[in-house]
Amino acid sequence: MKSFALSNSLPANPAVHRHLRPHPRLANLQCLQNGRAQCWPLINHFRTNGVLKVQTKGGIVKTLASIADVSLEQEMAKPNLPKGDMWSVHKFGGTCMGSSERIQNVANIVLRDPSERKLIIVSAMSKVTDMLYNLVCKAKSRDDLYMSALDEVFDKHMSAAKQLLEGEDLARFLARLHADVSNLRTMLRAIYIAGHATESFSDFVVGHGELWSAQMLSYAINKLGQPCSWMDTRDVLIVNPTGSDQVDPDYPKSEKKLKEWFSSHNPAGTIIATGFIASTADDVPTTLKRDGSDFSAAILGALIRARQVTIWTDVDGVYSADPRKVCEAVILPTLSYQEAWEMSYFGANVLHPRTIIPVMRLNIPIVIRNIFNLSAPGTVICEQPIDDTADYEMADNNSNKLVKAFATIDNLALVNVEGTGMAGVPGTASAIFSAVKEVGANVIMISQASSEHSVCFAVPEKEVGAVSTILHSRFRQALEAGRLSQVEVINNCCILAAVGQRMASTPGVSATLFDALAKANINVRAIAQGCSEYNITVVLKQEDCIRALRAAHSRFYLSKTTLAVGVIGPGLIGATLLDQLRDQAAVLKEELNIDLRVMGVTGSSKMILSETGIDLTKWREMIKENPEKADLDRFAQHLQENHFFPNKVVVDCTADTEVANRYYEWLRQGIHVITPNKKANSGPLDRYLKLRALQRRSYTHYFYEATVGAGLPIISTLRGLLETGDKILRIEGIFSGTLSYIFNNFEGTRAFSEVVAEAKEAGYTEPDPRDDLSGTDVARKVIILARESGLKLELSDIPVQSLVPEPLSVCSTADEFMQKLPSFDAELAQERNNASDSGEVLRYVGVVDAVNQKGLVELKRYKRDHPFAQLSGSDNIIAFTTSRYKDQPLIVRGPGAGAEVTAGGVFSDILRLASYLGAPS
Ligand SMILES: NC(=O)C1=CN([C@@H]2O[C@H](COP(=O)(O)OP(=O)(O)OC[C@H]3O[C@@H](n4cnc5c(N)ncnc54)[C@H](O)[C@@H]3O)[C@@H](O)[C@H]2O)C=CC1
Ligand SMILES: N[C@@H](CC=O)C(=O)O
Ligand code: NA
Repeated sequence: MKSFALSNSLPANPAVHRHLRPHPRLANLQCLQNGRAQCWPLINHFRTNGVLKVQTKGGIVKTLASIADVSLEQEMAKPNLPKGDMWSVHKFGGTCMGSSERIQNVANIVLRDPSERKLIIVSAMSKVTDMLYNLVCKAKSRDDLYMSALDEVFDKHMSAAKQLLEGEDLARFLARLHADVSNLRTMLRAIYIAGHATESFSDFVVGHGELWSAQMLSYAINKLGQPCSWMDTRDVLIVNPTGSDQVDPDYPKSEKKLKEWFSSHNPAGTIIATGFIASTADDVPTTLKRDGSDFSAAILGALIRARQVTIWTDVDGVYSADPRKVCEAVILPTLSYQEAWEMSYFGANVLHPRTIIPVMRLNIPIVIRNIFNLSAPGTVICEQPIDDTADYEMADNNSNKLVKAFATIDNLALVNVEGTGMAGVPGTASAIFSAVKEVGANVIMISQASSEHSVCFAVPEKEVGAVSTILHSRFRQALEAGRLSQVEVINNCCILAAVGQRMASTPGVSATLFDALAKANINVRAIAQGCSEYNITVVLKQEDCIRALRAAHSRFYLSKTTLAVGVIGPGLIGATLLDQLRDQAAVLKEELNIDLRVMGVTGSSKMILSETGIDLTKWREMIKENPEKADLDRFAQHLQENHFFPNKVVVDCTADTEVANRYYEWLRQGIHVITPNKKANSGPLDRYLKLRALQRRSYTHYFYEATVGAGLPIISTLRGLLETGDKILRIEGIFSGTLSYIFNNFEGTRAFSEVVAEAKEAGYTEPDPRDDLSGTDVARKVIILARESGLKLELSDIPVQSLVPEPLSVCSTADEFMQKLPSFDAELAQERNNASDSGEVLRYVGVVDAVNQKGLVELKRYKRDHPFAQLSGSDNIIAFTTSRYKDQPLIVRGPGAGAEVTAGGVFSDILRLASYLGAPS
């Protein structure tokens, strides 16, 4: 049997060690350079003149000249460890050791590690530690059932051993198990009689789980042909209790004990050590308390100067956010010790901070890996460069994000102590927090503005009652005298924290975070950031928690910019839009990182809703075959309540005033609105002004490009002129696709009514074509542009020349109107002929006269060579005469109606919104 003794001076870290983990796109090179552990993502490596260079995603080449012989190869799905002198440490928790099959699996994993020296730390089989604590409790409370409970513990280990081991090994293990259980029975009997157990009695009992699991694993590995010894860490690890149910390792004493153990035991190259248990300086058995086995692994890893410590668990690594709350959360390939520290505070599945300290001091990387998914490379926790700009430039994967991860803490309350008497009075903060300490409340975050008029802090909601009571009593005098104005409690709060070492000294990170929260309409109650800058903490309302987490997570590109879309009015434009969204969704996701999900479609009688997004290849059948009754309140509530999608937009594709009247409320609730419906912007002026004012002061967007000229850039052109300081003098044009089509095609060969029917058929008209022929639709567009230009006009201020024959204005339906229209063809034919006789054409135009603050809509004659006479199809033409475009107007021309172009205009507003919300543009 080959054995190793620790030399008198424990080996120092070698100049180089490496760990090259496979990754779908990148691998990470980790090594010690100039005494610091470094971690680089790389896509390539090559050698020139013996100098190793690594190439990163951004094309940057880094020379690792000071690195000795580093050979790189990529191996999938198996720990990639070098042969050599270095110890590799693994820790397997209770779940990994849950049954004989699992212990066998652990043995196989240990065997696959090619390191010559391996130290394996194990927990007890799952649930055993609890069973043992329970024994002590039962014995203490003189419950006779402790005996049968002990039998259960015995049976569990005996049956696992019988399945796992055989022959002499099995006999030896069972003999030890019998002896231990018999000792435990005697000890528990003593506890039963005394009705009391000291802490060391209890620690002695509960430590047996590890003793048994370590021995079983050791025998199992021996059985596989690898020489293996086991270590009772109570012989080696010496710890001193601290005040708060924790222990501090005594490194010098432990190191001495470890050396003695090596010389007396002469162990094999693989050693299985018990996690969790240790001894006090007086040789009394004790435990390392919570997360004890991880701590054991870290302490032992540090004592033997391990190459790496691998913690095996049941998750693929550390996620960028709780994957139950953020489905796009990703596994982080690397974390710095400090980041891991921050994350673990927030309950992420990371190591307890104290577990990190022993290895952190020696720059020993910790790898978190999933025992149930060996193909997952896991998360490496190691020291990483903080402000190495070259590394920053090559940052193209999540490992180098400014913000690595997000975490939340639920069910908190904020306490706000406020008053003018606090400013400049030393000792106020001390008095507040002494009182809080007295009631044993845990302060989770503190914030005080430099005006010193208030101190606010967060505590668990269940502790806030006691805190409030003691503060009121402690500060009664100050409150009565008015030096303090209040001690306020704000319940229902939560914390969202952004964690990332690269946030430090990088401007704009907090701005991006707060921008994402503002855009998701989330109010921030309090903020804290320490000067280490590893963590920005914001306090929010509990109900906003998941939405905020999602918004922040996607804003930092950890996931797509998600937008929940609700489409109202799946008529011509609405249906065309849904088809365009269907066809473009994959490209948007792939190329622009935008994830559009249609969460609901509603018509006037039926609607369909989805929690995760409607399959847009099937929406027509779904709304036909399996609809719910349309209900706009429920529809909006469905969008609003879906916390998985922080950003929501209603797309109104109706021509309905009732729907338009709801925009204000939706915007107020943080739901963005996009529409081709002209009713809101051409409705009553006061309502319009209120809507625009709300939109301007909130972070919620209201886009309506398609209301004028369909997909043509009319509103955006006008905005661009106004925002850059140009002055609008006049806007004149053919604003109606329908009327443009009609007069472009009404050339004496066909009846007027026939051409109107064609325009309707082509999808140019309003749902009721009388809205076009009456000039109302054009008047609405004139009003929209006039108001956009700053004119305060009502629709009734615009004189309109109607083309609807007076007797037909009373028709009850659009169909009746279309049927009766032919009997009035003669009137317009006459007018057309008169114009034609004088070399002119008829054109239906709208005018915004900004100089005289008025507008008008009329049928006018134009010479055949006038630009307005040159149009075809449903072309709109809009001429902007401005201070800058005075001699020659700026002209926008093109198809101004029709399903594809209008839906395209609406779609483009949706993408504009996504880009405002943070998608790349
Ligand atoms: N057709 C075009 O070329 C252009 C149209 N627009 C505007 O687009 C909007 C839609 O036009 P189209 O699709 O042509 O009309 P459409 O009549 O084909 O579609 C409107 C849809 O809205 C539904 N609807 C009506 N009231 C509703 C309510 N309260 N709740 C839910 N659904 C309701 C209708 O059932 C219908 O399915 C109109 O506001 C129109 O002015 C704007 C620019 C160009
Ligand atoms: N019916 C309208 C459609 C666009 O608003 C038109 O004909 O222009
Ligand atoms: Na437009």
